[in-house]
Amino acid sequence: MTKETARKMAVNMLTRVEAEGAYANLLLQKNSLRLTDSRDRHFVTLLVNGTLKHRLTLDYALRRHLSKPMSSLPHEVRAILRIGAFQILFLDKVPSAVAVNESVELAKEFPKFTGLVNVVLRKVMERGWDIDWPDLKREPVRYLSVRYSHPEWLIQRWLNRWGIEETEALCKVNNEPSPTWIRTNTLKISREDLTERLREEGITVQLGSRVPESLQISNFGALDQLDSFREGLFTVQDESSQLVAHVVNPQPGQSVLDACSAPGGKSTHLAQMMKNEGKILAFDIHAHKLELVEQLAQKLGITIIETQVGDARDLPGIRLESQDCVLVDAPCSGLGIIRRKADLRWQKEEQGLKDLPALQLAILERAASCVKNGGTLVYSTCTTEPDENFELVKRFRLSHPEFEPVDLADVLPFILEEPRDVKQGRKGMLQLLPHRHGMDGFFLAKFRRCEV
Ligand SMILES: C[S@@+](CC[C@H](N)C(=O)[O-])C[C@H]1O[C@@H](n2cnc3c(N)ncnc32)[C@H](O)[C@@H]1O
Repeated sequence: MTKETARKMAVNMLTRVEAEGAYANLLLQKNSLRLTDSRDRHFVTLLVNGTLKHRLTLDYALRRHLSKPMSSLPHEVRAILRIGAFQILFLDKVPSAVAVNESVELAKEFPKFTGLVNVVLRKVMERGWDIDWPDLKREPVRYLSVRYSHPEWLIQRWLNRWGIEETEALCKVNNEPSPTWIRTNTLKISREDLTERLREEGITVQLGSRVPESLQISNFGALDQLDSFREGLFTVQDESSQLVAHVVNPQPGQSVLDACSAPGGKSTHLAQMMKNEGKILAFDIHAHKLELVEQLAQKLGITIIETQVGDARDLPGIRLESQDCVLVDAPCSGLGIIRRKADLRWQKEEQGLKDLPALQLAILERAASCVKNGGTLVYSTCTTEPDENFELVKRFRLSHPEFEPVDLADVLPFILEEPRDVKQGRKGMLQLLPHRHGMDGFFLAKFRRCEV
């Protein structure tokens, strides 16, 4: 199958995302398999994710040459214009003239708009990155929003907190391609042996420097075609997410509660650290997601995870002060992983963030009640927002003097360098940010129950 068909597939997917609210990752997973050549699969993924990520910047560049608003055009024509502009502005490997011609071909299905697509994309090609941006000093929110394709409400929040320089740095990182991290299944293989196996399978592998099980991989096609993957020698998990089980630091034979466990990335990591000895109770509110936990555990050869459907604000049937370790990997706004999910920035709304802290605190309160004396409690999120992180933990501690901070320097598998992180780490907390730490945005906090 040729690149032209990959482009057509991309237009169809982008149209469905915009018109029906379909999820791009699910569409890609389902449809791109129809492309037999792995280069085409790679290309369609690049087009869909890149166009979604940069949508606001692309529309800004296109609008300059349109006499009517984008919204007046059919969804398909918008998608054709956007993927055309994306190739011209962001892809060095595709000659701009090819991008224009291919887009005009696609537009022939919409004869009324073929001329418009041709004229507009030729102008985008001529102007290139010579775009009249809003003035950074006078209109910083608008500038950062259209320049880096982020919603204005999010830029405003980050600007208030961090100022222009840091906000710009974060936006830039969010637009970079996200590396693929995997976690060695240490129950079956060592990281060194896995590295060798993967290299034999033709994959480029780099050892992670912060987590002892982590590997960064590139140059791979479909993972499920690899024997090493099918044998359960590894699972895909971002590096910052792999830190959580190390911070929990459970020991073989202990009883562990994972209050929000699906799809099981951290539960299965905890089981690896426990050498598959002891018991992990994996809760989640969604039964269908718990099936994923069970499937993953089975694939990795893990037998100590027991799943239970239920609301973590209630944790029905779990006795007070019964667990050695409790993990609350809370439902959150996910704003630390914008780089990883192309359409996440457009799916979130500021209003939707408001109810999260109440839910998170209720889960944390109930989960904390299950920690036995001397046992530990870990709270984590994949967001950048203090209301869900530092502020939430502060609120929890105000009414729970029995929980004392555990210095994170003692449990993290790498050394904290920044004085700010060292100081927070002593208070049992750490905020990782993509532009400061070079990994997904994540928050971690750890406390031990002591006699009061
Ligand atoms: C951040 S995800 C957990 C990811 C998981 N720990 C992992 O590593 O794969 C948050 C999870 O919380 C679940 N959840 C949301 N509200 C919940 C509630 N009230 N009680 C229990 N689980 C809940 C969601 O279904 C989701 O699976």
